[in-house]
Amino acid sequence: MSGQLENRTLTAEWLRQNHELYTAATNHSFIKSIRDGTIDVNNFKHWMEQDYHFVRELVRFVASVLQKVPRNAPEHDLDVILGGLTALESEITWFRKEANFWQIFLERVTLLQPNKDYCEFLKELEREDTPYAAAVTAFWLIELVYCASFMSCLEEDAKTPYELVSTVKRWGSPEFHQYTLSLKKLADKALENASDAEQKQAQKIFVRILELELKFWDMAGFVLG
Ligand SMILES: Cc1ncc(CN)c(N)n1
Repeated sequence: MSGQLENRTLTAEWLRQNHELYTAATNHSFIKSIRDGTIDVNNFKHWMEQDYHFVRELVRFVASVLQKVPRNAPEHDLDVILGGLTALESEITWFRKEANFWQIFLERVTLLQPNKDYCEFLKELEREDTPYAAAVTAFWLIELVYCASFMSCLEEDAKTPYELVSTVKRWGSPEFHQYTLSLKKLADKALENASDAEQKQAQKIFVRILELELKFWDMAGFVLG
């Protein structure tokens, strides 16, 4: 799809309409503190503890997206979602390894309210009454927020601390960006084929995800108060 046509997709339109919220979710002070090297290590550990448990719930949600891929969709579509699940498996393994390094005890973590709210929302999305178009759009956006956020920490003038480079590369790498573009294509195609009611449902979910991502970052900065 050419750049111009791509701008006319529903996902591009919703990103434009929610520009302020999207920018708040992808330029959060938590991310900025990684980017400028001022991050408090306790905040980083705090985020990691919470995110590990979020990702475990995300796996269940993505499994539900996989189930909703239409049987008549090209093989590639199923492969992209399956690749997403595989990426989450490696994300979980990575969290466990990093937790070891940072001396974090993942099994002792108490989930905080913003994380609980987000996980509850994912459970709602897992239900059968969330159509594929809305579910795959949600999945794309969840991955995009992390990609756009962490990409900024790899820019030339970024002062990301050495110990955090593997973290920011996980979501900010060109490969991860490419993967979010593949998800975006699936979302746009599904939305094109969706009914008006389904599109409206997807649009509401889109906004809710941005709000929840923003609150998740706020929670990550909680330790410093
Ligand atoms: C809250 C959140 N959003 C997105 C991602 C990227 N999988 C994540 N790990 N955590």
